[in-house]
Amino acid sequence: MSAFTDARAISHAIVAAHGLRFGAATAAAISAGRFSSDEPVYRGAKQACTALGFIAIDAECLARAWQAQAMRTGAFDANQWPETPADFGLRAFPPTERGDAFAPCPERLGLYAVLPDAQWVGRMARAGVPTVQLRFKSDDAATIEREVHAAVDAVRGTDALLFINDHWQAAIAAGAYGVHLGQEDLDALAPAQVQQIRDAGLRLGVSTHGYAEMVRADAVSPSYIAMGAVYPTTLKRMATAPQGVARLAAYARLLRGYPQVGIGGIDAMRLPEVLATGVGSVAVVRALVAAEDPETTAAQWMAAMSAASA
Ligand SMILES: Cc1ncc(COP(=O)(O)OP(=O)(O)O)c(N)n1
Ligand SMILES: Cc1nc(C(=O)O)sc1CCOP(=O)(O)O
Ligand SMILES: [Mg+2]
Repeated sequence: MSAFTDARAISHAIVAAHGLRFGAATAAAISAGRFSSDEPVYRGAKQACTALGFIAIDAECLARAWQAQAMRTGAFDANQWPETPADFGLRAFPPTERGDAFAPCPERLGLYAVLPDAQWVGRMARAGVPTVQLRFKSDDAATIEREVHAAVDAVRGTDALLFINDHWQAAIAAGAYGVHLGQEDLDALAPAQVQQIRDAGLRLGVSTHGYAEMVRADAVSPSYIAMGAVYPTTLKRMATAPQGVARLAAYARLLRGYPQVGIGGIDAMRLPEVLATGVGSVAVVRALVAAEDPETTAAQWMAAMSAASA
């Protein structure tokens, strides 16, 4: 570590080692914003991660992990991208061992169809898709309740695991398999409401869009963590830039042991490189809903995923 007391040299070494896969910004002077510590490894890593295109909260999270890794190993190694949960302040995985864990789900959720209504949920469940989600956007409580119940009814008699997006109270009332919540959804809940979902025995999936959100998600010990958007998507407006497959692979290594889901802009051409990252599940909307023959497309994707995990 003695050779690495110079933050500038540390920053250059990290960018040289990882610029190719993450894509280094070319601007000579990129501001890393505020520094929360004077440690050279932390400062150099924050500068480097900013130059590698990570948003401020993720550059901060990564820089602290680089610093923790150097302290833990007694050396700074620019080639060793942080991927040890403890360096990010995370508890050991899988979360099922923890007292606050949500009910577990399979580590490999396989093809995960995110669908706009109960009719689509039933259709994809009957096509053999192993994991389905009702992503029904409405502000009307009675309409939501009806659609959630219809989705639960629609998967009956199939093996599909049904997650309900957003509408956690209706999901509990209808006896769904699980709930999927985004970061803002989670922020809007009081701890007692999160506990209500846990106590009801429903599984919880949480959306993440980078390292800081992964740390936030892990704090509630969810059943799975979704990572996106891997590629650009036209389905909804995203607050963050697409992550790309190199970052997805780094996230998957950090979260190994967690059921992981990749989402956002995944199509048949991109499927192999997404599967190569090791994520056990690929979630899609348009690839199925906009397909000419959704049943055949689902069968092809399921076969490709089985072959990749064999
Ligand atoms: C599997 C999966 N991953 C991510 C999302 C996105 O959820 P969220 O951030 O809550 O955004 P909306 O879907 O509610 O717009 C998801 N639905 N499913
Ligand atoms: C609903 C959703 N959530 C995302 C996230 O990154 O959190 S990406 C996404 C859209 C996925 O749709 P498609 O497969 O059609 O791109
Ligand atoms: Mg949501």
